[in-house]
Amino acid sequence: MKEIIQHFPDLTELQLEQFSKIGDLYKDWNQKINVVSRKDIDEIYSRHVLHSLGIAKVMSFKDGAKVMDVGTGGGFPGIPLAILFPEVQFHLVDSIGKKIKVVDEVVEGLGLTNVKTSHSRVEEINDTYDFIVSRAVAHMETFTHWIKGKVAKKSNHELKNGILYLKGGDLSEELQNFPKATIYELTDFFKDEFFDTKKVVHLPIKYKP
Ligand SMILES: C[S@@+](CC[C@H](N)C(=O)[O-])C[C@H]1O[C@@H](n2cnc3c(N)ncnc32)[C@H](O)[C@@H]1O
Repeated sequence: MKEIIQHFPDLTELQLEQFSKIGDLYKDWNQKINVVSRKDIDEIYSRHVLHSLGIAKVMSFKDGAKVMDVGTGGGFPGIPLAILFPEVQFHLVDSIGKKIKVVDEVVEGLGLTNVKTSHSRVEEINDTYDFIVSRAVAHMETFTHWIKGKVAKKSNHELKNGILYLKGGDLSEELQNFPKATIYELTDFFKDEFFDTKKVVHLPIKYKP
């Protein structure tokens, strides 16, 4: 929590309250339905909340933007980003119903009004977004195939709309067919040694494979 305040000093009272509540909400729900590994639940702020917010260090979503979180699992990175950007509409999608149930409960517990959820494979979603965010779901080739046609070609973010994906390791092979991808390092922002996933890959939609 301390690090969230340090990195995002302009949080409102409501946002501070939501961020401070999120840890207990997940701890409660995780006892009933396991969506975050037992090892990680004690590190929920650094390994999940702060880590998710790394995307905001790369892209500040404008008010009114539409963002889909693909394979959100228990709500990451979507829920922390929805707290940080209350005027942005988030759609959190996962193919596993019990995970979406926890996401719904956490969204309700936090009083978030800018989040909708779908228990669905992303391939079945028929809508367009300014941005698609994700963490730890699929190889970039598979991922871009799944979300084809789902990023709006025009948006108020001009050429920046596209994919923002939290990834780690050596990405040279995975991204060899994506020359327009930019990799942003989160090493200064996110110091937890546990995580290798310290890169945000930004892939603008104008890219043509
Ligand atoms: C390793 S988990 C990551 C969850 C979350 N993004 C996180 O970082 O904590 C991958 C998630 O992607 C979901 N998933 C995999 N393929 C999917 C698809 N085609 N459409 C929607 N969700 C999918 C799985 O159900 C699972 O919850």
